[in-house]
Amino acid sequence: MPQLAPPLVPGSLAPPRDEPEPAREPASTPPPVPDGGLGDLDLGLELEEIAENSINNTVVVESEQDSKIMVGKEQESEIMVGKEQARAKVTHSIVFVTGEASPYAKSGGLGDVCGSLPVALAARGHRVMVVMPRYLNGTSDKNYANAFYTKKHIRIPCFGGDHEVTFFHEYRDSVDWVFVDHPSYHRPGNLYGDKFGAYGDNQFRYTLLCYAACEAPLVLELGGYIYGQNCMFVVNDWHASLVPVLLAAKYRPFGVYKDSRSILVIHNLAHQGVEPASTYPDLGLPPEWYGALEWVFPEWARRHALDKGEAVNFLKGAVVTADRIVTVSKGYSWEVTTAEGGQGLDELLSSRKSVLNGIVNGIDINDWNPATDEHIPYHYSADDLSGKAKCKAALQKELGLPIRPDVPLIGFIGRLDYQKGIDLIKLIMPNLMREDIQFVMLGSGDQELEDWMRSTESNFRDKFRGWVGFSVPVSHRITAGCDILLMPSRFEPCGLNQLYAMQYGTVPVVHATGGLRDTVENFNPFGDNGEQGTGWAFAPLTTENMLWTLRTAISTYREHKSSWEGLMKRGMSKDFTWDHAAEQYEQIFQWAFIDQPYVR
Ligand SMILES: Nc1ncnc2c1ncn2[C@@H]1O[C@H](COP(=O)(O)OP(=O)(O)O[C@H]2O[C@H](CO)[C@@H](O)[C@H](O)[C@H]2O)[C@@H](O)[C@H]1O
Repeated sequence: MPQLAPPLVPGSLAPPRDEPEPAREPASTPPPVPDGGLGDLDLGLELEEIAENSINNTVVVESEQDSKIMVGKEQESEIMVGKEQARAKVTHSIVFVTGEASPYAKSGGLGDVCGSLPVALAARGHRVMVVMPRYLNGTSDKNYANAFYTKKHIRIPCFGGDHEVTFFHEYRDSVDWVFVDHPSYHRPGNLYGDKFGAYGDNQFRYTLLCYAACEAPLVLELGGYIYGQNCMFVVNDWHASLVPVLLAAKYRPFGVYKDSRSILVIHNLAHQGVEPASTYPDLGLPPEWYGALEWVFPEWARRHALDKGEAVNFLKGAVVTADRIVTVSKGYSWEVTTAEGGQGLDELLSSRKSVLNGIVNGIDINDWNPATDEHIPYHYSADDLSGKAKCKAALQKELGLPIRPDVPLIGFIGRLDYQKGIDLIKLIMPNLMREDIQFVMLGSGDQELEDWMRSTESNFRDKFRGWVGFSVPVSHRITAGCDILLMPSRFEPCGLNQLYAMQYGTVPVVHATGGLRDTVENFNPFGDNGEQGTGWAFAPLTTENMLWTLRTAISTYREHKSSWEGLMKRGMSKDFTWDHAAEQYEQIFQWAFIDQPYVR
């Protein structure tokens, strides 16, 4: 085994520097304190003592204080929905670790969730930090404009050297947004790759993120207080998966983070962060921890006869060492334990069933609300749908399609990826184009599918539009302007677009899998209390089935106007806000703290 990095002395990655202390930022989250506030604490205590006392022990927070829910952000964007803001009974110091969070950086649903769940938890009284890279690519740099340079530097012993990273910080929506800065996060292209594919150094980039995330609660005084050692780490997907391994291998043996817990949130099992076994020494982990990350490809997946299939797998490391595991829907929490849905990790995940739960994602109704959405030209609600018809006409105009209120407008939004079943849409398109419909697709990814979208558009100029690219405003306008949203995903851990669609009175037609099955209720014209359902969820996933279901939806749209309005309104009245999901996460936190942390 090659020379490994020396053991890390936890909390000491920050080199002593002769720099002046960083200027304090104007505001930040204080640690959770009893209702009496800081005034009740003995101010004679040392700073760290105060932090320890108030962070380590969970604190009961009174509920029912606020008379209105502040669903959101800055004062001007607050929406008072007339409900009381629910508060957690027990609060924690929570550290989210993620490869992306909206609005700073987003490539898909992970960004949405990590941009809004922390805010929802903070609103319930928790002290919440989100640690993610500070991506600078020349175009989205302005997203980080309000982040302060903290002047905190740490050196991370991995990949054959000591790599210096620094931290930036912004306090927004009662959350401490912490950005890890390193030159490897500054490059053109998207977050994880460019037109040539995934970046070759992603393992290095996210190893840095994980080390930095473990140090941040110990070294960053945010608003004057560190988070301390008793945190709830919420690690998202493979990018953050080294965190529970580091806690177990490099911190707990030194008595640090003994009272912290970690939860792995699986948004997508398809990406696991797998690299050759020879990279293990680069990670700076003790040799005896190799087994936690060890991964052997089945024979059929090996490249040649001499290939032993030996690899390291970040996500697997977290499945083994995290204290609890959450998937983003209940349906998916079962699917990941099956050979069909487990992407090779099914047996391992089955062995951890006792700590595996599913929680359906929520949506950020500050961003996704047809009554207030800044990206759509007209606003509307379930009580007055007239704005939706106007949004449809505006979208048709924007796309250069004939402006026809009577024609069903079908939409698709998503990454052009095998997961999303776009190849199946491609197969049914010739048949679909025989119908009197319009179809708009927004997506980027697979080059071949992008080309197919362009050529379909040129073949069906008055019926089809393919918008190749990533545009959040356009995704809102499509969600508002379409009548039907199609999601034939092969697998879908949760899916957010069907939730957005329902919120906007756009009826989803989805493959009944994972979170899609959990959230879209099949239309039933003969339910006990009259018509029921919010869309169509079909299975199995075949082109015939998809086409048949779409035709059923189209004829319902054309011939049963009142049923259609019922479908729209039932979808719009569903409560998909984060508060419900946040409460379920709190239950998981509670269970995690009841159990002992992972130790070997
Ligand atoms: N071209 C484009 N332009 C603008 N916006 C675009 C876009 N392509 C996609 N988006 C946006 O990206 C998000 C996609 O979210 P999804 O949950 O549907 O899928 P994703 O597979 O990325 O997420 C994974 O993580 C999430 C979060 O847990 C799970 O819901 C999901 O099942 C899992 O696969 C939506 O906000 C969508 O509007």
